[in-house]
Amino acid sequence: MDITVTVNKDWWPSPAKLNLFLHILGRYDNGYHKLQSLFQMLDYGDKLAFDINHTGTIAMSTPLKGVKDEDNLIIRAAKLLAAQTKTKLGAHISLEKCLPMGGGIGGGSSNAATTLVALNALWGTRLSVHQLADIGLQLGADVPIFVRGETSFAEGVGEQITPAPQPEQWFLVANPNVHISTGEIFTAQELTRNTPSMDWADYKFEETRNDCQQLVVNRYPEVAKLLQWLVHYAPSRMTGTGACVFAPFSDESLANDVQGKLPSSWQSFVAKGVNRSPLLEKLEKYNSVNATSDTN
Ligand SMILES: C[C@@](CO)(OP(=O)(O)O)[C@H](O)COP(=O)(O)OP(=O)(O)OC[C@H]1O[C@@H](n2ccc(N)nc2=O)[C@H](O)[C@@H]1O
Ligand SMILES: Nc1ncnc2c1ncn2[C@@H]1O[C@H](COP(=O)(O)OP(=O)(O)O)[C@@H](O)[C@H]1O
Repeated sequence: MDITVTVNKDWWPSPAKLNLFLHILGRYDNGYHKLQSLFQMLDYGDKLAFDINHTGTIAMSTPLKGVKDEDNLIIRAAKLLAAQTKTKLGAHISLEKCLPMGGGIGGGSSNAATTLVALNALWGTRLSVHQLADIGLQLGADVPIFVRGETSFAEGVGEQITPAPQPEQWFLVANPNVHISTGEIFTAQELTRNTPSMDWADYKFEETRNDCQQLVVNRYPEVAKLLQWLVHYAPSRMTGTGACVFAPFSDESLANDVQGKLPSSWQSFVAKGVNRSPLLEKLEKYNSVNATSDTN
């Protein structure tokens, strides 16, 4: 019999990211690409809650449409953490999904990272951030950056991370309603793979680009249309390997104004760029409450 012993309806944030730029420098022997990118954390995303049990069962309480539980990065992350730590505890996991899937805003990777960080705290398995990031890398190139939770420059396949605090900005993020697989873009023959390595100190948004954008624009007319619309209002760019596009604004109300004009066929959100992800804030709060109750 599966008895849930701890009911924890606390929501743990699972934020989105934007790649403010994405340069492809080359390709490794294993087929993965050598990148340079700036990962901007947002204050907007999905939410996860964990009901801990003593039977070791790991399952979704809210299955994700179109993704089998065994393929869900949340379940895969929880199982890897359980195997590595040999914990006898399990979890029933609820997901409130609002990030579009396959949008280049990292929803799946972020869900995996939130699962690793939250369960490490709730199970009391005490792995270091470094160990959690290593587990995360087995699930996807972007998971370590979400585990660390800081706006950062990334290189290698995305696992070499240097925190890079950015001035406060607001972003309008719009979804052209197409799903683009990362694998499709990285296997395309015509993808540019020869951008020279850049010194982080020289970073300027307008001197960078997304090397996947031209290819995606050629293959997906909806992305081209959305970019053409948005660029009238602000410098606009695609994130990751697509499909979402974004425009930065110095002020929330400016972003809201442009969002108000966006044709309703395109879904969108306005989010604040943050240097520390809401997941880190939540973990800090959880740890401080627990440290207090430990001493009581
Ligand atoms: C390029 C980025 C930028 O954020 O694109 P988005 O996925 O966000 O759009 C990511 O690093 C993607 O990371 P992630 O989505 O976790 O990729 P993975 O699951 O590790 O890999 C998916 C597929 O993309 C290719 N891949 C991924 C990362 C990389 N540096 N080089 C690659 O060639 C591989 O062929 C792999 O089979
Ligand atoms: N928890 C999850 N959330 C979103 N996608 C997931 C999840 N688990 C597995 N996936 C799979 O990962 C794919 C990429 O999802 P996502 O991370 O949202 O896109 P991207 O990497 O483009 O930002 C999805 O199409 C889906 O098949």
